[in-house]
Amino acid sequence: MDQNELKKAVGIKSVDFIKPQMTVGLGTGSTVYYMVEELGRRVQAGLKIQCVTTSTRTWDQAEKLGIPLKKLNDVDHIDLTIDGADEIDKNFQGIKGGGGAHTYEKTVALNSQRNLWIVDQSKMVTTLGQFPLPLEVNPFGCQQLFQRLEKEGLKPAFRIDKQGNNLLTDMKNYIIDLHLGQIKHPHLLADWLDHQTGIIEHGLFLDLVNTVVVGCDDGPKIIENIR
Ligand SMILES: O=C(CO)[C@H](O)[C@H](O)COP(=O)(O)O
Repeated sequence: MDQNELKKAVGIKSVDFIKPQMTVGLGTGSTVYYMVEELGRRVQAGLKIQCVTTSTRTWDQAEKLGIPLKKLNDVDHIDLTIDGADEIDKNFQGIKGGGGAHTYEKTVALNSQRNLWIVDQSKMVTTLGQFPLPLEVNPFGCQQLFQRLEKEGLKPAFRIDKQGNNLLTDMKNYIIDLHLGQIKHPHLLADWLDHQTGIIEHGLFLDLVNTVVVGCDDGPKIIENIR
């Protein structure tokens, strides 16, 4: 199976975790796309749920499919959030933000009772960091922040759109990607990044995921993170 077929298989499989009357967080990305398409089919067939989304992209897709949507501020809990990921290590720590949506994704994840990630097998790694670590940054003072990151040896690069401009997030911020190669101590790095003024959110998602559905050639595998 190619990567897209693996993404589609886990996207569809993950919808089995959604039960009637749940409030569900919908992530962002090409794997989540397939999950939302399947959820749309089930809602049209009578499944009663409500959802919050983590990006305008997902909101627009879900709205077209007739999935009932709420703003995050208008729900009192989220039962389950289903999202993609860019890397997951053997300790279930992850990198997200390849789609630049990680600030909203982390906000929704932190407010969810359960988090389920859907990934193809290429995302399962021994050590995080091969995938560039995304930072959502405030445009105000971003050059100074960039220099500070460079000085720390974190190999930053602004993420650029097809027109050659700084990519803008849903919140109209910029993304800086850190090309680290490997992240030996994710918690230490997360702690340092959490304390840098100008960084709105980083893409390290630590101690957050409960269940991973991995797309493998012989079918989706469900892995529980027993914490
Ligand atoms: O974090 C994300 C978006 O900010 C995505 O979930 C992550 O990039 C995975 O995307 P895809 O399913 O397209 O591979």
